[in-house]
Amino acid sequence: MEELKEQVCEANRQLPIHNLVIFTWGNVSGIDRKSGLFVIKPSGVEYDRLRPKDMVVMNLNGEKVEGDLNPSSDTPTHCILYRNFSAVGGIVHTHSRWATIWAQTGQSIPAYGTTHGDYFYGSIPCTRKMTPEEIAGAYEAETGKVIVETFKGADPANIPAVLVHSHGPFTWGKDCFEAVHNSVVLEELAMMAWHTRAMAEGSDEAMQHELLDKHFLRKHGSHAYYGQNS
Ligand SMILES: O=C(CO)[C@@H](O)[C@H](O)COP(=O)(O)O
Repeated sequence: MEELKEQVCEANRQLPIHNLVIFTWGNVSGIDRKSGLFVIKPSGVEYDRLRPKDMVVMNLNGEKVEGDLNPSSDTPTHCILYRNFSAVGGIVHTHSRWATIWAQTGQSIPAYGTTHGDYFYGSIPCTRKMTPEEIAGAYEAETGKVIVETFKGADPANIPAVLVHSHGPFTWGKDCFEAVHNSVVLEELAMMAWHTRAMAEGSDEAMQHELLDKHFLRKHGSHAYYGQNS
């Protein structure tokens, strides 16, 4: 657990280095599947002040197991994703600029080219709008549920990112560092896709599926490491 705290602390500190966050607008977590415990950033603490001992340890019932500080307000979302995406080892949430712009429009990011296809096997989906009841209730837990609903029947390994409608992106990976990597890639793709669509005068025509297959499957085809419980 001490090693995981160090890794999660370091992964959180990478968010501002990659220009994915300002102030405290994001959080990273990582899970130890053997114990069923995950480690997450404390709420509201600046990244350059974070120390491994500040990390908060949670169980998959959403209960704090260890830590002096409050866990991130997004903890219920992380918890539901770990419960449903059984091979995910790390999760990132940010309000990175370009991905959040797409999330605020409620639009999925089309697979316009091979840069996208190297990482994501199709459009990066945007969740549906949440109902007033979901928003008024346990919003962060409902956010997790709506992400799981978005991936129903799909393998989250193939598209390790989602846009939450009117909110922002979540990414995941086999560990917290890969989740950060995918967050950096998502942000770059979101910026490229916005400009592609603008230059293509609003067209959302995606790349040829053969090209998508070629680029995604040669990197990920026989190396899938994710699964989904529900
Ligand atoms: O989405 C939100 C708030 O809208 C959060 O992501 C915060 O921006 C970060 O919260 P903490 O992790 O500091 O609780």
